[in-house]
This record gives sequence, structure tokens and C-alpha cells, in this order.
Amino acid sequence: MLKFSKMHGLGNDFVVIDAIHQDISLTTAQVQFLADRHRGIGCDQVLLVEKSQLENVDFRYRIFNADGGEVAQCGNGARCFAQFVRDKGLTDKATIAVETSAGIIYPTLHANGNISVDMGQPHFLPAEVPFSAEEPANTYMLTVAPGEQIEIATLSMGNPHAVILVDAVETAPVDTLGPSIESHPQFPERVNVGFMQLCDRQTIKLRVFERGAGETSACGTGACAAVVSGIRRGLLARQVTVQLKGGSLLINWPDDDANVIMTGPATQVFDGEIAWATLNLL
Ligand SMILES: N[C@@H](CCC[C@H](N)C(=O)O)C(=O)O
Repeated sequence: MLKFSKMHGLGNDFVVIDAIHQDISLTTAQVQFLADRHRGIGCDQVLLVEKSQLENVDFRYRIFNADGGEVAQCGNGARCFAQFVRDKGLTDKATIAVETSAGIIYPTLHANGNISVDMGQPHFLPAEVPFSAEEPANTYMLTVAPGEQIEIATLSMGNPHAVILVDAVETAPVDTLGPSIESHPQFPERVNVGFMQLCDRQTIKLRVFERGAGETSACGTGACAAVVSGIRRGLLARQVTVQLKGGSLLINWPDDDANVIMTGPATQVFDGEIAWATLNLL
């Protein structure tokens, strides 16, 4: 049997697998099956916990979207990852060094149950996102239909994000604009699309249509990207509460050269087992 944990960060849910004590590598079809809410277990992302080969790094963290694609970064997943390795006795450290394909991140578990993650620095150059643009700018006009342009900010938090300002998240066109921007030809690796409503300088509301997963209850990197884009446009303070469908995250970006710190909860739902035979049929 393959053992897993079902976890979530503000309703952004994960199947987390210890790949240190279980010999596992997943095909695209196997990830899609695990993520399937009707035929499999159901989740937005599958997370693999591996050993890191790097010096002074505790673990390697691999992230797969529900569509089976491997990606480089996941904020809510990072908090769940940290909670998982502590709960399973894989470490007793409060601050853990975790290798991702976007660099090293540092989750810290606090006594009150919250977890802060040093998510590293945002990157703004179009090639770093990646986004196709003639020159770098704070915002870009993106053509989404003949004669229809939308103003976006775009940046990488280790994964690509586009952020759109809206008057009210409740009525934002997440279901229509989300998929069309996710696969817009100017984003060669596709993109996560955030719809941000400004409440005041310390508070925003946010909905995110995630690349490879659709709209989720919360997106940690999306929250970081929205706050960073708002600060760069002079609209937000350096510490902002982000209200998502599933709850709130606190995002800090102390100055332009600093790393972004995300703080929020991680919840264990249940442990389970699935027969290898089921996976091997795929
Ligand atoms: N839910 C995540 C982001 C997961 C990856 C993303 N969909 C991508 O394709 O980059 C988060 O909490 O950051």
C-alpha cells in the first residue's frame, strides 16, 4: 500500500506523500488519478517529500498540479509540507530548509500553530516570469479578445503570476478570464491568474485561478504576488492581510530587496493508504 496524508492550507488541498520511506515516482496519469475528486483521492496539488542532496538542506519538495504537470513553487503546500515533516517525525527543527526547483525556502513552525515561510524574492523581468513583452514595465496591457485589453501586473514567486485589479472579487470574471489568461500565448509556461480587490492599504481580497488546477480556495504564491504587485504600484503597505475564499494569509515584504514572508495555517485532514496495484494499472 502507498501511504499518504490529506492536508490543506485554507482549503487549497494536497495529497502529501513521504517519498523518503516509500520508493515512488509518479507519472502524469498517476498524479491526475490521485487528484481526481470523483475517481481518486482528490486534491489541487500532489506533494512529494524527498531527501535533498544539497548541503545544509533538510528536504526536497516536489509539486504536481492536478493536471499532472510538475511546477516549481507552492505557498500553501510549503506550510503543509512543513507540518507534515514535523508530524511524521522526519525532523524536529522549527525552521526547515527545503529545496524546490525555484530555490531554497525556509518554513518556520510557530508555537501558535501558524507557519511562516520565507518564500524568497519576487522576480519582475519578463524573461524571469516568463512573459513575452518588449520591455519591462510595472503593468502591461494584455489583449484577451479582439479589441479587449486588460491591465495586468506580472511577476514570478518561483512560479508565474498575473494580477488584475477588480472592483469586487465576488463578481470578478474568474471563470472566463482565468482560463483565457492562464493559457495566453504571451505566457509560454502558462500562468496563475489573481483577481485582487483593494480594501485598504493593509487588506486585500483575492481569488486565484491556478495554472493546472482551476480556481482554488486559496493560493499562497498568488497572495505573495498580489501584495508585491500592489506595493510596487504604491497601493499597499508593506504588511498586508490577504482574504481568500478559504481564510486569510499575512504577507510581509519589508523592502524591495527583501524576501517575501507568508504566514498562515496548515491542516492535517486524514492519513490514508492506496493500493499500488491501482496506481500501477494507470
Ligand atoms: N496552490 C499554490 C500554487 C500551486 C502551483 C501553481 N498552480 C502553479 O502552477 O504554479 C500556492 O499555494 O501557491
